[in-house]
Amino acid sequence: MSTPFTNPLSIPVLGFCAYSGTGKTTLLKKLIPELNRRGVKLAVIKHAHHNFDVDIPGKDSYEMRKSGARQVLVASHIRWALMTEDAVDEAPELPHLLQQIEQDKVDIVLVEGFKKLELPKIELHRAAHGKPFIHTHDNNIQAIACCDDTQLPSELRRLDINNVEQIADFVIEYAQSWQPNTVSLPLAPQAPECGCEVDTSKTLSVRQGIDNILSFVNPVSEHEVIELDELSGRVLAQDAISPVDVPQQTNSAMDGYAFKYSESMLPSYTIVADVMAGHQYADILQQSEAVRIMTGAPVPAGADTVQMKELATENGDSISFQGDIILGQHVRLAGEDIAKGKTALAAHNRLQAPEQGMLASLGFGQLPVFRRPKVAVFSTGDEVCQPGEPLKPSCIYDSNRFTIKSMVRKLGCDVIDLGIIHDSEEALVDALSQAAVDADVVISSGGVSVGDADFIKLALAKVGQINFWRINMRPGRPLAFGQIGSSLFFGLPGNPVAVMVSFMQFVQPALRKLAGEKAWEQTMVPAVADCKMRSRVGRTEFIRGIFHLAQDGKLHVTTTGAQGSGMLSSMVQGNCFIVIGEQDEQLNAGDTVYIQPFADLL
Ligand SMILES: Nc1nc2c(c(=O)[nH]1)N[C@H]1C(S)=C(S)[C@@H](COP(=O)(O)OP(=O)(O)OC[C@H]3O[C@@H](n4cnc5c(N)ncnc54)[C@H](O)[C@@H]3O)O[C@H]1N2
Ligand code: MOO
Repeated sequence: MSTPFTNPLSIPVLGFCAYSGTGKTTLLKKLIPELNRRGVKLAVIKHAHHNFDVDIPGKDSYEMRKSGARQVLVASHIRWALMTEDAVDEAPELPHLLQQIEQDKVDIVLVEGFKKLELPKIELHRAAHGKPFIHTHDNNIQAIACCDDTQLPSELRRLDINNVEQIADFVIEYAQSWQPNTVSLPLAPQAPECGCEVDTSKTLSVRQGIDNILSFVNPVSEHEVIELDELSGRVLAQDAISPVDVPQQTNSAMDGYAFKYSESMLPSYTIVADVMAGHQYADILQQSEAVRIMTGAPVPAGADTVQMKELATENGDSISFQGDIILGQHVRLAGEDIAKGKTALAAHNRLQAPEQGMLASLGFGQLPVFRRPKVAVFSTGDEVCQPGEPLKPSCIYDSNRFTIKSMVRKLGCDVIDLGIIHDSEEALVDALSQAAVDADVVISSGGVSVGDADFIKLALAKVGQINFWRINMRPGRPLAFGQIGSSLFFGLPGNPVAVMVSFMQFVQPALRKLAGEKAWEQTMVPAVADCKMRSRVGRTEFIRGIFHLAQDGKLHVTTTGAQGSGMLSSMVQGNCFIVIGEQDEQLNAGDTVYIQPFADLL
């Protein structure tokens, strides 16, 4: 019976298994120096079945442990050893032991023992011992090291148990071809042909849905010129060409002294002036001269190097320098950041704080941006009530309109709020027809599944061409998408979390393209799962998660708990979606998952 094993490290782990007496330790004692000789740094984990000790009675560390310390770490300048008292009935957990290895110090971990784990291994076999093979019931065997006369299945790599060089070759080959345990990127962009050609009567994958929608989006073309201070969140309509060099003059990066560098530095330089930021030294600095200079002040003609104040000693009118000096140090050259005439920022970039700051540094007072898309938003359903008003029996407050409006505004669009449209085909036809005239995009929520609110489908059929899709995802399975006149229509599912997930996956890329952004893709970041997660092959799961930077230097993520598609609290608690792609069914703690952080939009 085998036990599942997941390697928690980002370096390979390779086991050696054999019946006792085959010579595992003998082989490892020869293999380790051979690998060392070839520059491979390795760690070894050895499973001992009995009560062993590495310490000696009478030594301080031994006595402290025997007095009851759960862990004793004894260290010298040559080696250190951590002894942990862990009296459990079962075998120690290999993933836990592996996590104790300092993986930045070694290239591979060799494991002796742990025969029953689903761990990649080399089997050692000596026919003369008359013991059975292990590979016949363990398909984690990568190779068999045996004597020449042993018969083996042809698909198994044969190694000579007496040829340490050959076994070392195999270990190196294995380490070089090993890939860390990752899942493939979910929602990877597909070839463009899957756009309009998708059979929309079928269930679509998330990627097919996105590509299909994007094929209908024509970016806005109208520009307007906007003051620098109002540019936040807008999309640049023309390349911003730098009218100046940045920095405009060669200047000092430190408070200190500017002078002309020479291979053999003078013992001291004469201080001829003070140069403050915003001022200039009018003359050309001579070889034996220096100026006191402030950060940001122009470096005088004739000078090319700055020494910081802390490494200089003034003596009356002269200055001497300490430490090594490199030609050009602490000098920022004119145009080194952005040269005059170069594209400082290309059209189609969304302008946020860094872009605004850079445009300001170039002296732009206003810039051309695409007009904001207009987005009409409404909710449907007789049970849906306006927040702030008394709640009628059997009703719920409208939350979807508020989550949608907030996300639409964060994407730099203008909102037209159409309120709640109650269950009447006529009211809906009127609202939709007017919305399509006023807005580039119309977004509703509710009434897109197979429920009884068929009047929505009838109304949509009267005003436009709308497809009702089932997306292979959870939450957010039903989705309506199409056109009303020249406007795009999104019918998001009613459940509040489904609304947010569908918005982020489908509406967001469409609004970004409409607003003028180019080739935007969701940010996907790998993280280590801290708990088990289930999905179904063929379906993409958007689990609300909380990620954090853990002490191992990696992002770790766990779920927010219950995942009902009406539970908005999961969106409030969470800071990301854990995206389990179509090909995955179950992910275990320690596996790599991809997350979509969503702080930007929420
Ligand atoms: N027989 C089936 N039933 C359902 C299916 C299915 O495939 N077969 N799909 C389920 C899934 S998945 C979803 S998601 C929902 C979506 O249905 P609708 O888009 O038709 O939405 P409604 O039925 O109108 O509402 C669902 C749920 O959401 C609440 N809601 C609606 N609007 C708002 C709002 N503005 N603010 C807050 N909450 C809202 C509504 O009260 C319902 O509780 O269908 C499943 N059923
Ligand atoms: O897909 Mo629905 O979105 O489960 O609530």
